[in-house]
Amino acid sequence: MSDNAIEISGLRKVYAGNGKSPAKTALDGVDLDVPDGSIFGLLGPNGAGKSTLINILAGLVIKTEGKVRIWGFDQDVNPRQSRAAIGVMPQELNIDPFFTPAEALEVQAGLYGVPKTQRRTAEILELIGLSDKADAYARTLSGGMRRRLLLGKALVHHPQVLVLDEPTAGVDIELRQMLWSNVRKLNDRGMTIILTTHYLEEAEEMCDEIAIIDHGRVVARDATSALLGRLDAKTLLIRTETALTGLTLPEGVRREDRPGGMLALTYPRTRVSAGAVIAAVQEAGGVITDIASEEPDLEDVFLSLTGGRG
Ligand SMILES: Nc1ncnc2c1ncn2[C@@H]1O[C@H](COP(=O)(O)OP(=O)(O)OP(=O)(O)O)[C@@H](O)[C@H]1O
Repeated sequence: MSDNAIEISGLRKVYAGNGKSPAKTALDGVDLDVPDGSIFGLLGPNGAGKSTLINILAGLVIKTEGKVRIWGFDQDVNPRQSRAAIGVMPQELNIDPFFTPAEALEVQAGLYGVPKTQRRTAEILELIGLSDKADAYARTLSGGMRRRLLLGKALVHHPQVLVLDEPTAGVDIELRQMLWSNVRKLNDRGMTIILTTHYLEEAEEMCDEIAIIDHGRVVARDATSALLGRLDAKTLLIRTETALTGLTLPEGVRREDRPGGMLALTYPRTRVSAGAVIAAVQEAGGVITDIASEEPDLEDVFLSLTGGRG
């Protein structure tokens, strides 16, 4: 296998139209590699094509065109192996209400043909924090517990790649932290993780690499830090002893007076140095009492690439 857990090339998906609605191109030529062992973020505005992409990986939606390799297995040539290499935690909380968590995991393992001796039901229940609910009916589980059970179900066949579709949408902070610590644990053990999220902060914190999808195309794909580094703007927040009046700034620097007497000076870091900005303040007689800097965040990148939709 190459160093990529997933390799996608020329992927297109056109949903057929019907009498009322025309055909819809959801993916329009996607090329994407996901490095083995990474936590990879898939971001994009609503309707960008993320779910379609994930569902194709999961074998739930049939692609129109293109190649998909999962863990080295071509989906068209080795459909069984490529499906066995991936586990998906879906968005919807659809869980059979009549199974207990232990039964649900056993049934799922059976569906994937995992022999009884290789099942790790107790270990998975422990990981997702449901050991004490192993024999409770699913309909008695809280929303958070159901979500954890969905994560458990995605793991029964020991996949090399785990896909999480909006795993923390609408969940409370405690559950979110638990999910993320599980994800980190699994990643530490070598599992490749792909996640979609609407929480840019979360993507920034969790993901090594990120692809941004818009209108069915990949509009950016890079290491998270490189993606953030693409934005040229940087801001210095400066407080001076007295308000500055005659401040002459280097070309390209924008001044904004923030509440509380803070001066925000935004400059293009490839053309202007922080030193030059500070020097301008001092030349205007400003005695600096406090200084901080503001980096662009993923939201800025996202907005600049997708034009603010979503
Ligand atoms: N079964 C379907 N039939 C027809 N069109 C569909 C179908 N599923 C999705 N689409 C359309 O394909 C496009 C991509 O949808 P998709 O659900 O993949 O986007 P998404 O990025 O996951 O959005 P969201 O974040 O809202 O889930 C949308 O325009 C959507 O309306």
